[in-house]
Amino acid sequence: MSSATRSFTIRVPATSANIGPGFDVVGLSLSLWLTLSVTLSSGSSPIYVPPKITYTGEGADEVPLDAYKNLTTRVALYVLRCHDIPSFPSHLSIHCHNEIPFGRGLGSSGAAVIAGVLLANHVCNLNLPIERLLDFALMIERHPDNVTAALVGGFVGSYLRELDDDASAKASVPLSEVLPEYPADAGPEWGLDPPPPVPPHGIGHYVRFGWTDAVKAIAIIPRFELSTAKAREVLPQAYSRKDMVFNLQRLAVLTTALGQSPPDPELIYEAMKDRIHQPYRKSLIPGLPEVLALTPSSHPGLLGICLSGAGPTVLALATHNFERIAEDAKRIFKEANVDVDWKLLELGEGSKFEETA
Ligand SMILES: Nc1ncnc2c1ncn2[C@@H]1O[C@H](COP(=O)(O)OP(=O)(O)O)[C@@H](O)[C@H]1O
Ligand SMILES: N[C@@H](CCOP(=O)(O)O)C(=O)O
Repeated sequence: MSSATRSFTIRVPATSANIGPGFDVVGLSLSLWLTLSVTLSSGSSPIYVPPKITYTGEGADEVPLDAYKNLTTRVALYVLRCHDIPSFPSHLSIHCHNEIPFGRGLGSSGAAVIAGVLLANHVCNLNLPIERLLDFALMIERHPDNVTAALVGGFVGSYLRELDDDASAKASVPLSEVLPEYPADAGPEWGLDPPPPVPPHGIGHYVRFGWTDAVKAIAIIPRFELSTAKAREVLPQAYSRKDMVFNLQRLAVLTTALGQSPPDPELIYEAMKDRIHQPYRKSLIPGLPEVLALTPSSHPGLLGICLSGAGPTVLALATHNFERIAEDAKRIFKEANVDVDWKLLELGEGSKFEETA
C-alpha cells in the first residue's frame, strides 16, 4: 500500500480589539503569531489513527492536547461536521507554536478559533471563501472585532448583519451546541446526532482602514490573566445617549486619523478615549486609570493609549520614544502591585497558509 504526506503551515496573528471607542467594532492585527505546522499522512494503514497534537510556547502548560478538548481542533471539527465530515482524517499531526499570551486581551482565543476554521478548510480542501470562514468563526466568537482582524489582517472595522428570524435563531444557538463538551471516551462518531448548527451565510462584514507605517504598538502586558467572559460581565446592558455619542464621535475620527501621515497626536489621543467599556473594567485591572493618564505632552511620541481588547493589556500607539513610554507604564503598574512585560509590535498581516510539502 502506498503512503503520501502533505504538510502545511497556518499562521494567525494576535489582535488588539476596541482601540478605545470601537468596542466590538474595530480591531488590528499585531506581529505575534499562533503557528500550526500540520502533517497529513495517508494510505499506509487501514486502522484509524486519531490526531496527534503537540504544543509549545504561550499556554503550553494548560492547553489540552486531546483533539476533542483543544479549542482549535474542536472548532475544526465543528466546521468539518457542518460539511458532513464526521472526523479528522487519519494520521493527522498538528504542532502548535503560540506567541500570544492567554487571557491578556491580545486575541489568543480569536486566533485559536481562526486557526481551527483554517485547519478544517485546508485539511479537507473545503475551499471556503473568506466570508464563509468568518461565518464559522462568528458562530464561536460572537463579537467580530478580533476574529475579523485575525483573519484578514490590518486595522479593520466590522459589523454583524441584521439577520432574519430564522437565521438569527441559527446564529444564536448556545456555544455548548456549537462546540459540545466531548466526554473523555468520545469516539469519532460522538455528537453527530443532532447535527451541528450550520451558520447562516454572510453574518459578518468588514472594511480595512488606512494605517500609517510610522505608528507602532506598544503592548504593556500584565502578568495576570483576565478572561474575556469575566471582563464582559462587568459591562452594563444599556448606555446613556451622551456616552454613545462620545464614543461614536471619536470612533469616526480615529478610523481615518490613524491612516494620516504624519499622525496627529492631539487628534488621536482624544479619539482613543472611551466611555463604553474601559470605565467599567477599571475595577478588574489595578493601575489602569493611572496608566491611561499618560499623555503626548508628558510622553512625546505617544499618540493614544487604551485597553487592548478586554484587557488587562494596555495598548499605547506611538511613533517614537517607545522605551520611555513602556517603562513609565511599567513603573505605574508596579506602584499598583502589577508586574508587566512589554513588547513593541507592528501592525501585522492577516492569517497565512503555506503548503510546505
Ligand atoms: N492556541 C490556543 N489553543 C487552545 N486554546 C487556546 C489557545 N489560545 C487561547 N485559548 C483558550 O482561550 C482562552 C483565553 O481566551 P480569552 O479569555 O478570550 O482571552 P484572550 O483575550 O487571550 O482571547 C485560554 O484560556 C484558552 O482556554
Ligand atoms: N470587544 C471585545 C474584545 C475582546 O478581545 P480579547 O482579546 O480580550 O478577547 C471586548 O472588549 O470584550
